[in-house]
Amino acid sequence: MILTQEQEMIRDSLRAFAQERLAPFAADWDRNHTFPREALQELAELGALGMVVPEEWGGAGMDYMSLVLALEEIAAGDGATSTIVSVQNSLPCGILNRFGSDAQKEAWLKPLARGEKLGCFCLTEPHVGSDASAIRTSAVREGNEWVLNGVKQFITTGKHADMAIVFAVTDKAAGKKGITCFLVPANAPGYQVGRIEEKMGQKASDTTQILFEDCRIPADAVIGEEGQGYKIALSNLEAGRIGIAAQCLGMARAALEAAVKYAQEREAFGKPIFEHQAVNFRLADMATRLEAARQLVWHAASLKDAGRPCLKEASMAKLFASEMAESVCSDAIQVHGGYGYVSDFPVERIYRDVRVCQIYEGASDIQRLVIGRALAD
Ligand SMILES: CC(C)(COP(=O)(O)OP(=O)(O)OC[C@H]1O[C@@H](n2cnc3c(N)ncnc32)[C@H](O)[C@@H]1OP(=O)(O)O)[C@@H](O)C(=O)NCCC(=O)NCCSC(=O)CCS(=O)O
Repeated sequence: MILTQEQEMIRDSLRAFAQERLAPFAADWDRNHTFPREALQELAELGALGMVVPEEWGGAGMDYMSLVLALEEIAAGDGATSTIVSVQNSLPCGILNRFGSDAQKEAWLKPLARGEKLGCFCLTEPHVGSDASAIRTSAVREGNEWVLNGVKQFITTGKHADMAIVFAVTDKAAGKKGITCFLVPANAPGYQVGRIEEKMGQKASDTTQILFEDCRIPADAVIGEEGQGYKIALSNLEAGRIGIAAQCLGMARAALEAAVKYAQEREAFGKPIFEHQAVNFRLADMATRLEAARQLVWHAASLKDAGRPCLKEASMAKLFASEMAESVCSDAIQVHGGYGYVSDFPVERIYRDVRVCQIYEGASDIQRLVIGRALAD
């Protein structure tokens, strides 16, 4: 696939930004659990927080291909920052752009797309992850308000979000068609940030519980139509999964580049280990698997840009890219030997950061389930 001149320019400017403003700080942010607020502000100025949102709603009006190129570059600089950016683009911005009313877009999409506000996506619950239609958070209509009760789990940017897209049961008897999507400002009464998770990686990006205790929001806080929530969630996760796959490319590439550099510098048996065939072949395999994943990601993004169905292709891209990224990062550690296992070199952090990509926004087995179902069509 050949990129347009504009797409190449976006990639190059994000690459320069990420290498200068993210990569040098990533280890420190990881160690200190620092939320990269300043870097996010700078990314917002580049239009990276609402990339596919039309300009009239505060976005950059770009295509999905540009979004995946940007996410690869951001992730090559810092995986945690790329998660915050991917979620903001695909989920809060994506949902409001497609399903929000003009009033909701004016009030929330514009500031989200400009990066003045941050959003989060509340679907998963403590007892419900893959089986998303089994959520228990409820929303009951009382006069001119909805009253929400429940707990949401593993919410990216939960601590810093100004608003949440929340999925709740409004009609239990209706099953999947009894779930509704709501726009909930973080300052709504009864909205509370709960436990902040201690994670293996991506420590600069916060992951929290969000608690709703008689949380009151106005009747017009429904996004789309009542009962349409499950469909809204699944259709947007499709784009989200392409974004996560793009992040995997960036993290794997950063690990591969670090491994090549190390192999060229480190000597054993009288020459750089890069010149030993065992190491060189390992690097060649890593590069090949990375490029194969990139083609899947670009293919899914190009289908999305063409307005064509891409449920299966998005799942294939996420499945393959996330599993490729873990194995490439593991191989990068192997090339570094003992130095790959300590934090003096970036591959130890990148390996921890990339592991969750096989879990969030639909675990690998869910992607297999989606792909497997499509084989019957
Ligand atoms: C496991 C599942 C795939 C099961 O799905 P279902 O069988 O329950 O869903 P369906 O009956 O097939 O679909 C329901 C409804 O939605 C429509 N639909 C589905 N997909 C799409 C789509 N891509 N585009 C448009 N419409 C779609 C479908 O046609 C049906 O409509 P009708 O009823 O026919 O009108 C599913 O539950 C699943 O994907 N589970 C995984 C959930 C998941 O990914 N969770 C992660 C949440 S996000 C997160 O972890 C982190 C967020 S952040 O980082 O903070």
